[in-house]
Amino acid sequence: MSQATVIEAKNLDLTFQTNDGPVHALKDISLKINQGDFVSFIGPSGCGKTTFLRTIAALETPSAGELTVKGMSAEEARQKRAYGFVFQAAGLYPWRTIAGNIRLPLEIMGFSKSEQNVKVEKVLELVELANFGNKFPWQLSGGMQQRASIARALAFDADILLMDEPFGALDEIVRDHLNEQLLKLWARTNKTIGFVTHSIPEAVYLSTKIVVMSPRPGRIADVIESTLPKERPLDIRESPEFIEIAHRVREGLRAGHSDD
Ligand SMILES: Nc1ncnc2c1ncn2[C@@H]1O[C@H](COP(=O)(O)OP(=O)(O)OP(=O)(O)O)[C@@H](O)[C@H]1O
Repeated sequence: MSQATVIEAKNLDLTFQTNDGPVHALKDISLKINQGDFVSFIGPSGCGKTTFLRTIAALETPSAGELTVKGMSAEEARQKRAYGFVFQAAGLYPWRTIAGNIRLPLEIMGFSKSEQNVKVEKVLELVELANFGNKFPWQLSGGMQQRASIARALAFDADILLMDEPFGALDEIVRDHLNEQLLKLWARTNKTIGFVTHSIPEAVYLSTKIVVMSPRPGRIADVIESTLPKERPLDIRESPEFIEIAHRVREGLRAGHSDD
């Protein structure tokens, strides 16, 4: 079954103008992301992963090339709330409860109180925080706070979830657990996910498609379609298929480096 393309970049280029001169962040990026894909972006620090994600979210404007999100310009897609964005830090307001934080975008969007309640409850359940709505952020662990921020991004039911290194600051055990939960959530909701990471195992474990980027100016060094099944227990990381894909990611990272 062929899936609809939800994000398409064609020959995208982005140069930041700074006081120290131009910074060429993205170069000739062409990529298609389909409905239900889980796409990870991996590459060396400063290669433009965050910039690309922010460009999809219309938080940056490309200098050249084309970008469509659900057939619209990135700006139109932003206005239509086509995606939720999860940042590196949970970014929860300390004076609001967890439910209050998740409710905030819904308040801004003008949902009625009863609609807000239904949506908040639903997403709290999705991220397994059903009993924590009345707690304040400081009463939750780092991993739970990050789950709450995912819930906030899911609350208005956007089809696309953009995640910028959401688990980078967490210890490995918590991160493994959150990776497992995120995969389950993705399977249940059929969202399209764009995910930035520095971790090869995380990228291979989560993704249907891995985009390996070269050092700045960020280009696509390789796009790997995963052969792993959709159902992935954590110990799949010891399977020969997993190790082979991880090896190809590593090769892509190395090849990208040797271009310069
Ligand atoms: N607003 C900006 N103005 C000027 N330069 C910027 C701006 N945002 C990013 N850059 C530069 O663009 C390049 C790409 O940055 P970006 O944050 O996208 O990289 P990254 O791959 O996400 O890095 P990391 O893995 O370290 O988070 C970097 O050299 C960065 O300094």
